[in-house]
Amino acid sequence: MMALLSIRDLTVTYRRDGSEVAALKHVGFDVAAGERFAIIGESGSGKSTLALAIAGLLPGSSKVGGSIVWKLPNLRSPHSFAPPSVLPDISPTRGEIGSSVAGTPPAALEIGESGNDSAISPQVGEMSGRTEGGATDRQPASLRDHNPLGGRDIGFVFQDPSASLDPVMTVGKQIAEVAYTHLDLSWRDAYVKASELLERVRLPDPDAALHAYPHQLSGGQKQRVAIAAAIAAGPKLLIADEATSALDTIVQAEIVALIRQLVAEDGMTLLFVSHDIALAAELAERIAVFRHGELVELGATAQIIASPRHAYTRALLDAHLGLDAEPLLQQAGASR
Ligand SMILES: Nc1ncnc2c1ncn2[C@@H]1O[C@H](COP(=O)(O)OP(=O)(O)OP(=O)(O)O)[C@@H](O)[C@H]1O
Ligand code: NI
Repeated sequence: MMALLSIRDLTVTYRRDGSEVAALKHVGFDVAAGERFAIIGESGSGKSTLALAIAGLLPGSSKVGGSIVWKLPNLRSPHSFAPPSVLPDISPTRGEIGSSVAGTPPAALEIGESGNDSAISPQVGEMSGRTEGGATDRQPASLRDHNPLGGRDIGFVFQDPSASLDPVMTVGKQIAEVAYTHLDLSWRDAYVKASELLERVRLPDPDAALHAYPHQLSGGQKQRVAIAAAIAAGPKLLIADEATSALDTIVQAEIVALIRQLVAEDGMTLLFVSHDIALAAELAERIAVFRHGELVELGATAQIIASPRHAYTRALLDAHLGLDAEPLLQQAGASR
């Protein structure tokens, strides 16, 4: 298993109303290049915090310890990423960077055999992109030199596409902008790319969709657009944080199938964040179970489903018993 990234002793603490909330506690695991990896757990277990830490998007008010080490031979930049449609509203300090907000720096900077690992602080900070309000948000000029921007190496899809897409910009432009910014394409070529992407995410009429505004699309279609923007610059890693949770069951299944297909076609690594163990089992080869900020169990999907070692995983599975335990167990058998 060739690791894409290694997380060691990752601890994230938020400060809120003068007190501290430990959102992640001494978390460690590797994500293999090209695998489909799910992060599950109930609300508040730290899933999104982990996803944001990996993407370098934690708010400046958080304190981070431990390390996230990327092991890509030719990573363009560990934190060059972020399609325009996809930045969460993280904090008033977004855009800031540096030791004043970084809290504890990475405890360890590993050097792998290849010698070109890039060890990064999980807090490297802000990228170009759009906030959830839809406004374009740029990194301060002073940071650009040190912290290469991109939409390139990590694509991020959030739960609510309405909040991340710009309501007054055409769908085509939102996708084209990623390609224009990160792939050095002309606008003309970027629009060609956007049109291809709309076809790849199977919007009914890609050419019409190019000129559509988000409000003219359904929830599922908007999420397809957000996915198109997320993969527009050809990221190595696609992070989907509850990307299907707001959709009804049928659309959810379609989007899961789409993500699976795109990840396979582009050879991306997938980090699929979900509170739904059945959905995670459908898509992922390995599942990491989080509870109260701790990694309680990590294993192959079949093992997690068929013989969970931790009582909490058992409880998550039991919540599905009577509903869809049968298909879940069949899946476990099939993916063995
Ligand atoms: N910006 C923040 N400031 C303060 N506390 C936060 C912040 N973001 C998350 N938290 C807290 O950190 C903990 C973990 O939150 P996180 O969003 O990572 O969990 P989650 O597993 O993604 O939950 P959900 O399934 O509801 O999205 C929770 O207690 C949450 O209240
Ligand atoms: Ni979350």
